[in-house]
Amino acid sequence: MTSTPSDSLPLLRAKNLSKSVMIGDTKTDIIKDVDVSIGAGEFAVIMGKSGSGKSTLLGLLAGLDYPDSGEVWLDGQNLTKLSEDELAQKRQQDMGFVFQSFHLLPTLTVAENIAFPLDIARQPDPDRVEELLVAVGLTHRRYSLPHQLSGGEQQRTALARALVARPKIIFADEPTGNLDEQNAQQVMNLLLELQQQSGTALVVVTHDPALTEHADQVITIHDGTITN
Ligand SMILES: Nc1ncnc2c1ncn2[C@@H]1O[C@H](COP(=O)(O)OP(=O)(O)OP(=O)(O)O)[C@@H](O)[C@H]1O
Repeated sequence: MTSTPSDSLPLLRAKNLSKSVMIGDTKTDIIKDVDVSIGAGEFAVIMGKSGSGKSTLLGLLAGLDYPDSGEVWLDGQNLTKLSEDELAQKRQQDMGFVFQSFHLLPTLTVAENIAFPLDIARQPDPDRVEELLVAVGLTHRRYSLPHQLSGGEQQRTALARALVARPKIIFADEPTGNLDEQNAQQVMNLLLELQQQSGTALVVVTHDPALTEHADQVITIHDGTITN
Protein backbone atom coordinates (compact mmCIF):
# COMPACT_ATOMS: atom_id res chain seq x y z
CA MET A 1 0.00 0.00 0.00
CA THR A 2 1.36 3.43 -0.87
CA SER A 3 1.44 5.83 1.98
CA THR A 4 0.10 9.34 1.61
CA PRO A 5 1.40 12.28 3.64
CA SER A 6 -1.66 12.08 5.95
CA ASP A 7 -0.78 8.46 6.84
CA SER A 8 2.38 9.66 8.49
CA LEU A 9 0.70 12.38 10.57
CA PRO A 10 0.70 11.61 14.30
CA LEU A 11 -2.64 10.79 15.92
CA LEU A 12 -2.31 13.70 18.36
CA ARG A 13 -0.29 16.81 17.71
CA ALA A 14 -0.07 19.90 19.91
CA LYS A 15 1.75 22.98 18.66
CA ASN A 16 2.90 26.00 20.66
CA LEU A 17 0.45 25.39 23.50
CA SER A 18 0.33 28.04 26.19
CA LYS A 19 -1.98 28.47 29.15
CA SER A 20 -2.00 30.97 31.98
CA VAL A 21 -4.15 31.35 35.08
CA MET A 22 -4.74 34.20 37.49
CA ILE A 23 -3.10 33.51 40.83
CA GLY A 24 -4.32 36.37 42.99
CA ASP A 25 -3.77 39.47 40.82
CA THR A 26 -0.94 37.93 38.86
CA LYS A 27 -1.25 36.25 35.49
CA THR A 28 0.92 33.14 35.71
CA ASP A 29 1.99 31.02 32.75
CA ILE A 30 1.53 27.35 33.65
CA ILE A 31 2.07 25.85 30.16
CA LYS A 32 4.61 27.64 28.01
CA ASP A 33 4.90 27.06 24.25
CA VAL A 34 4.69 23.28 24.43
CA ASP A 35 4.79 20.89 21.44
CA VAL A 36 3.67 17.26 21.75
CA SER A 37 3.29 14.54 19.14
CA ILE A 38 1.77 11.12 19.86
CA GLY A 39 1.42 8.37 17.28
CA ALA A 40 -1.45 5.88 16.91
CA GLY A 41 -1.02 3.04 19.40
CA GLU A 42 1.81 4.85 21.19
CA PHE A 43 2.28 4.81 24.96
CA ALA A 44 3.48 8.18 26.25
CA VAL A 45 4.26 9.11 29.84
CA ILE A 46 4.13 12.67 31.21
CA MET A 47 6.42 13.12 34.22
CA GLY A 48 7.44 16.07 36.34
CA LYS A 49 7.41 17.43 39.86
CA SER A 50 4.20 18.39 41.66
CA GLY A 51 2.89 21.65 40.23
CA SER A 52 4.97 21.42 37.04
CA GLY A 53 1.87 21.44 34.80
CA LYS A 54 1.27 17.75 34.02
CA SER A 55 -2.49 17.68 34.65
CA THR A 56 -2.98 21.02 32.91
CA LEU A 57 -1.14 19.71 29.84
CA LEU A 58 -3.17 16.49 29.85
CA GLY A 59 -6.39 18.51 30.06
CA LEU A 60 -5.35 20.62 27.07
CA LEU A 61 -4.35 17.57 25.01
CA ALA A 62 -7.67 15.88 25.80
CA GLY A 63 -9.81 18.91 24.95
CA LEU A 64 -10.99 19.22 28.56
CA ASP A 65 -9.74 22.78 28.53
CA TYR A 66 -8.87 25.40 25.88
CA PRO A 67 -5.33 26.79 25.60
CA ASP A 68 -4.73 30.56 25.48
CA SER A 69 -2.76 29.99 22.30
CA GLY A 70 -1.57 27.11 20.19
CA GLU A 71 -3.42 24.21 18.61
CA VAL A 72 -4.27 20.60 19.41
CA TRP A 73 -4.97 18.32 16.45
CA LEU A 74 -6.51 14.90 16.97
CA ASP A 75 -6.87 12.66 13.97
CA GLY A 76 -6.88 15.57 11.54
CA GLN A 77 -9.24 17.79 13.55
CA ASN A 78 -8.27 20.98 15.37
CA LEU A 79 -9.77 20.58 18.87
CA THR A 80 -9.13 24.20 19.77
CA LYS A 81 -11.62 25.32 17.10
CA LEU A 82 -14.47 23.12 18.35
CA SER A 83 -17.32 24.34 20.54
CA GLU A 84 -17.78 22.77 23.96
CA ASP A 85 -20.57 20.54 22.61
CA GLU A 86 -18.47 19.43 19.66
CA LEU A 87 -15.57 18.72 22.00
CA ALA A 88 -17.80 16.66 24.27
CA GLN A 89 -18.87 14.61 21.25
CA LYS A 90 -15.26 14.17 20.13
CA ARG A 91 -14.27 13.01 23.61
CA GLN A 92 -17.16 10.56 23.61
CA GLN A 93 -16.21 9.15 20.18
CA ASP A 94 -12.45 9.06 20.25
CA MET A 95 -11.16 9.31 23.82
CA GLY A 96 -11.16 7.28 27.01
CA PHE A 97 -10.39 8.70 30.46
CA VAL A 98 -9.00 7.28 33.68
CA PHE A 99 -8.68 9.53 36.74
CA GLN A 100 -6.89 9.12 40.05
CA SER A 101 -10.18 9.19 41.97
CA PHE A 102 -11.97 6.71 39.65
CA HIS A 103 -14.99 8.97 38.86
CA LEU A 104 -17.46 6.10 38.70
CA LEU A 105 -21.17 6.89 38.83
CA PRO A 106 -22.17 5.90 42.38
CA THR A 107 -25.72 4.72 41.64
CA LEU A 108 -24.76 2.50 38.69
CA THR A 109 -23.47 -1.07 38.99
CA VAL A 110 -20.06 -2.13 37.68
CA ALA A 111 -21.61 -3.41 34.43
CA GLU A 112 -23.70 -0.24 34.04
CA ASN A 113 -20.67 1.99 34.63
CA ILE A 114 -18.73 0.08 31.97
CA ALA A 115 -21.68 0.29 29.56
CA PHE A 116 -22.20 4.01 30.18
CA PRO A 117 -20.14 5.40 27.23
CA LEU A 118 -21.98 3.07 24.84
CA ASP A 119 -25.34 3.97 26.33
CA ILE A 120 -24.88 7.73 26.05
CA ALA A 121 -23.75 7.24 22.44
CA ARG A 122 -26.97 5.23 21.97
CA GLN A 123 -24.92 2.23 20.84
CA PRO A 124 -25.57 -0.39 23.53
CA ASP A 125 -23.42 -3.49 23.09
CA PRO A 126 -23.86 -6.06 25.90
CA ASP A 127 -21.29 -8.43 24.31
CA ARG A 128 -18.65 -5.71 24.39
CA VAL A 129 -19.46 -4.95 28.05
CA GLU A 130 -19.13 -8.67 28.85
CA GLU A 131 -15.78 -8.81 27.01
CA LEU A 132 -14.46 -5.94 29.15
CA LEU A 133 -15.87 -7.41 32.39
CA VAL A 134 -13.89 -10.57 31.63
CA ALA A 135 -10.79 -8.61 30.58
CA VAL A 136 -10.63 -6.75 33.90
CA GLY A 137 -11.62 -9.81 35.99
CA LEU A 138 -14.87 -8.39 37.39
CA THR A 139 -17.60 -10.71 36.10
CA HIS A 140 -18.35 -11.71 39.71
CA ARG A 141 -18.81 -8.04 40.62
CA ARG A 142 -21.08 -7.03 37.74
CA TYR A 143 -24.02 -6.14 40.03
CA SER A 144 -21.95 -4.40 42.72
CA LEU A 145 -22.09 -0.66 43.27
CA PRO A 146 -18.83 1.33 43.36
CA HIS A 147 -18.93 1.81 47.17
CA GLN A 148 -18.96 -1.99 47.57
CA LEU A 149 -15.65 -2.32 45.67
CA SER A 150 -12.02 -2.04 46.70
CA GLY A 151 -9.97 0.78 45.16
CA GLY A 152 -8.32 -1.66 42.74
CA GLU A 153 -11.70 -3.01 41.63
CA GLN A 154 -13.03 0.52 41.16
CA GLN A 155 -10.08 1.45 38.98
CA ARG A 156 -10.40 -1.79 36.97
CA THR A 157 -14.03 -0.81 36.33
CA ALA A 158 -12.82 2.61 35.18
CA LEU A 159 -10.29 0.97 32.82
CA ALA A 160 -13.03 -1.12 31.27
CA ARG A 161 -15.21 1.97 30.88
CA ALA A 162 -12.35 3.87 29.24
CA LEU A 163 -11.86 1.11 26.67
CA VAL A 164 -15.41 -0.02 25.97
CA ALA A 165 -16.15 2.36 23.08
CA ARG A 166 -12.83 1.51 21.35
CA PRO A 167 -11.29 4.99 21.67
CA LYS A 168 -8.31 6.07 19.59
CA ILE A 169 -6.58 7.43 22.67
CA ILE A 170 -6.82 7.05 26.44
CA PHE A 171 -5.79 9.79 28.86
CA ALA A 172 -4.94 8.68 32.39
CA ASP A 173 -4.12 11.17 35.16
CA GLU A 174 -2.18 9.39 37.93
CA PRO A 175 -4.36 6.28 37.52
CA THR A 176 -2.64 4.46 40.38
CA GLY A 177 -2.27 7.46 42.71
CA ASN A 178 -5.00 6.27 45.12
CA LEU A 179 -3.96 2.61 45.23
CA ASP A 180 -1.57 0.61 47.39
CA GLU A 181 1.55 -0.72 45.73
CA GLN A 182 0.18 -4.14 44.87
CA ASN A 183 -3.06 -2.81 43.38
CA ALA A 184 -1.18 -0.03 41.62
CA GLN A 185 1.02 -2.54 39.86
CA GLN A 186 -1.91 -4.77 38.95
CA VAL A 187 -3.95 -1.87 37.53
CA MET A 188 -1.01 -0.48 35.56
CA ASN A 189 -0.09 -3.90 34.12
CA LEU A 190 -3.70 -4.40 33.12
CA LEU A 191 -3.93 -0.95 31.52
CA LEU A 192 -0.79 -1.60 29.46
CA GLU A 193 -1.93 -5.08 28.48
CA LEU A 194 -5.35 -3.83 27.33
CA GLN A 195 -3.78 -0.87 25.56
CA GLN A 196 -1.48 -3.17 23.59
CA GLN A 197 -4.27 -5.59 22.74
CA SER A 198 -6.58 -2.84 21.55
CA GLY A 199 -3.93 -0.78 19.76
CA THR A 200 -5.19 2.46 21.31
CA ALA A 201 -2.76 5.25 22.13
CA LEU A 202 -2.24 5.95 25.84
CA VAL A 203 -1.04 9.07 27.63
CA VAL A 204 -0.36 8.64 31.36
CA VAL A 205 0.53 11.33 33.89
CA THR A 206 2.55 9.64 36.59
CA HIS A 207 5.10 10.12 39.36
CA ASP A 208 6.29 6.53 38.93
CA PRO A 209 9.67 6.42 37.15
CA ALA A 210 9.30 2.63 36.66
CA LEU A 211 6.67 3.31 34.01
CA THR A 212 9.15 5.04 31.73
CA GLU A 213 10.73 1.64 31.00
CA HIS A 214 7.63 0.57 29.09
CA ALA A 215 6.90 3.91 27.45
CA ASP A 216 7.46 4.68 23.76
CA GLN A 217 7.86 8.33 24.72
CA VAL A 218 8.62 10.15 27.96
CA ILE A 219 7.56 13.80 28.17
CA THR A 220 9.28 15.54 31.08
CA ILE A 221 7.79 18.84 32.16
CA HIS A 222 9.35 21.44 34.42
CA ASP A 223 7.63 24.75 35.24
CA GLY A 224 5.32 24.39 32.24
CA THR A 225 8.05 23.67 29.72
CA ILE A 226 9.05 20.34 28.20
CA THR A 227 12.65 19.66 29.08
CA ASN A 228 13.40 16.46 27.10
N1 LIG B 1 -7.29 26.90 37.70
C1 LIG B 1 -6.14 27.21 38.30
N2 LIG B 1 -6.01 28.36 39.01
C2 LIG B 1 -4.86 28.68 39.61
N3 LIG B 1 -3.75 27.92 39.54
C3 LIG B 1 -3.82 26.79 38.86
C4 LIG B 1 -5.00 26.35 38.20
N4 LIG B 1 -4.76 25.17 37.59
C5 LIG B 1 -3.48 24.88 37.87
N5 LIG B 1 -2.91 25.84 38.62
C6 LIG B 1 -1.50 25.89 39.07
O1 LIG B 1 -0.71 25.56 37.94
C7 LIG B 1 0.38 24.74 38.28
C8 LIG B 1 0.33 23.45 37.51
O2 LIG B 1 -0.76 22.66 37.96
P1 LIG B 1 -0.97 21.14 37.53
O3 LIG B 1 -2.15 20.62 38.29
O4 LIG B 1 -1.02 21.06 36.06
O5 LIG B 1 0.39 20.45 38.07
P2 LIG B 1 0.78 18.92 38.18
O6 LIG B 1 2.15 18.80 37.62
O7 LIG B 1 -0.29 18.07 37.57
O8 LIG B 1 0.82 18.73 39.76
P3 LIG B 1 0.55 17.44 40.69
O9 LIG B 1 1.62 16.44 40.34
O10 LIG B 1 0.71 17.97 42.08
O11 LIG B 1 -0.84 16.95 40.41
C9 LIG B 1 0.29 24.56 39.78
O12 LIG B 1 1.13 25.50 40.40
C10 LIG B 1 -1.16 24.84 40.10
O13 LIG B 1 -1.33 25.31 41.40
